[in-house]
Amino acid sequence: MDTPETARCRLYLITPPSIAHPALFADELRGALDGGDVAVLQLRLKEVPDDVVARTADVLRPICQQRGVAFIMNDRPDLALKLDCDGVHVGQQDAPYADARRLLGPDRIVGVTCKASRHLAMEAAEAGADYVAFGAFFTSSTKEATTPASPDILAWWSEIMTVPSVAIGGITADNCRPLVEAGADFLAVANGVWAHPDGPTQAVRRFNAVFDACFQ
Ligand SMILES: Cc1ncc(COP(=O)(O)OP(=O)(O)O)c(N)n1
Ligand SMILES: Cc1nc(C(=O)O)sc1CCOP(=O)(O)O
Ligand SMILES: [Mg+2]
Repeated sequence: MDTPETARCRLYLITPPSIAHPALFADELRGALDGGDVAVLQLRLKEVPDDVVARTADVLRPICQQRGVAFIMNDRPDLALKLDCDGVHVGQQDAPYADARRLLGPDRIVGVTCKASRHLAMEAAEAGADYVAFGAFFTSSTKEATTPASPDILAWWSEIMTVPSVAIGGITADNCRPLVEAGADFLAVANGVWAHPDGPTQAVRRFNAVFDACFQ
């Protein structure tokens, strides 16, 4: 997840909160990846038994890995290891960063939620996190309880740090430009891709058109 200072912003997809039929969602995912550059897919299934997460991961992980898209588990470093994911995302209520790193070793990705906190982000980066996630930048229909964040934190971070930033929360192809211009390295998006009125392929295409416009 290393990104030079002037790197083009990239998409970090988050799965919908529930996936009833992994094989059907796999088609949606293939469609999204057909739309253009995607760096990451995070499997985020809350309140779901481990065996369901495992079955879903076993369908989605190969699709991602065959296309060079990192497959990241949400919340659970133990499952990330067991299911051979490329990494894990941990929040402030999840396993501490140090525990996740100890379990996953130096080569897998560990990302950390920092909400709108410069302090949490500095702590995570100094501890060795592969990226820090800031948000929520907009109202999210995926997650109710969020902390409002302003693009200023992305600009501040990109000025002083090289650890990549991920912006999250209610992001769409229509509202994302200020985050890209502020220096976000990745945009994490769920609803803005899976529920796009023209479908996931078009959504990914439109995000990438904004990234191209900002980085030429
Ligand atoms: C890339 C990214 N950023 C932030 C989050 C939120 O993590 P967390 O605060 O642990 O909330 P839940 O996702 O567990 O509801 C994330 N998942 N991914
Ligand atoms: C998982 C998550 N975490 C957030 C935070 O602010 O930490 S917002 C969020 C939901 C992201 O989905 P959508 O793109 O549909 O808003
Ligand atoms: Mg979490």
